[in-house]
Amino acid sequence: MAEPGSVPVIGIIGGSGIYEIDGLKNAEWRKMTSSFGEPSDALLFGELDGQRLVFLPRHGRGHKLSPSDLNFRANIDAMKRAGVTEILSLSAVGSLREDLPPGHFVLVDQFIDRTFARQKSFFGPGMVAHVSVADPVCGRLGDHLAAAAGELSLPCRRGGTYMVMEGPQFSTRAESELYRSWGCDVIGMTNMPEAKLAREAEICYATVAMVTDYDCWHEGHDDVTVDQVVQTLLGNADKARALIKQVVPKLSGRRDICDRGCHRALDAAVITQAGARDPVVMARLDAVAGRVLGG
Ligand SMILES: CSC[C@H]1O[C@H](OP(=O)(O)O)[C@H](O)[C@@H]1O
Ligand SMILES: Nc1ncnc2[nH]cnc12
Repeated sequence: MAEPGSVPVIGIIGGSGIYEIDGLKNAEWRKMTSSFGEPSDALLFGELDGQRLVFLPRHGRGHKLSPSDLNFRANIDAMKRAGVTEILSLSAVGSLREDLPPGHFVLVDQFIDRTFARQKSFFGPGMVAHVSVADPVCGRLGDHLAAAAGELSLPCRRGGTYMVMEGPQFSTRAESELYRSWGCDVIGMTNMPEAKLAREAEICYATVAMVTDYDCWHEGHDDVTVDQVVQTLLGNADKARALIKQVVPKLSGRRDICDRGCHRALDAAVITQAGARDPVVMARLDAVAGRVLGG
């Protein structure tokens, strides 16, 4: 595990259609253990332009895991144990707006979490903590991603709200219209609790949401299907790889902790008093919260 103030180690979580990253130097898949169970797959360690990178295919290679079956806690805990200090999440999403057509990228800055069948916190009985997720995405990573996307002239919008549904079925038309009426911009099934857990683990987190379809609300387009998502993703995945290559040198320069507070998210979060803490629960939190709990 690296101290958060030390040099960056960039974690990339690849979503649907992105199951590996090519062009890494000294690339090696390593199975990681986590005190929260099994991560989705082994982690791919490597270097890009001298920068350490750790890649995890969110659904496992071959796309074996559905969103509700993902062990989000193990994934983030394994990344923390691998020394990751910032996470870039690459995700396929449906569009809830006419002006976000398939092929566009959105650097989302807000989420509405409507998931209900997932473990959402590393903390719990014997060790209670409440972190702020008012700004769930690291604005510093967002700045760098926006700059990189601009340099590549990618169709990319800065800011937007990602509606996180449980799935695995896509939405009904009424649900899709409801989320549109709430002002949501894109919809997917995976970024929560991932973003909340990254915050608890004091890892910067940002999402590149890649639009693959118009969900089912758009009268001029067919209702979303997996075939349609995969077809669009083949194009999006190349753009995503280019974006990663462009942004990595910008992230490599950090020599201090994140100026947006991500690396100190637990400073004012733990409420359980020292004498009331469960030592077994504390032991599980050695990677995620060792900085504030000691040990
Ligand atoms: C294959 S379409 C539905 C699937 O794609 C998205 O996953 P990810 O964010 O990992 O790219 C969506 O959330 C669903 O899990
Ligand atoms: N329309 C959609 N709804 C939920 N998740 C998605 N992932 C890609 N497209 C999606």
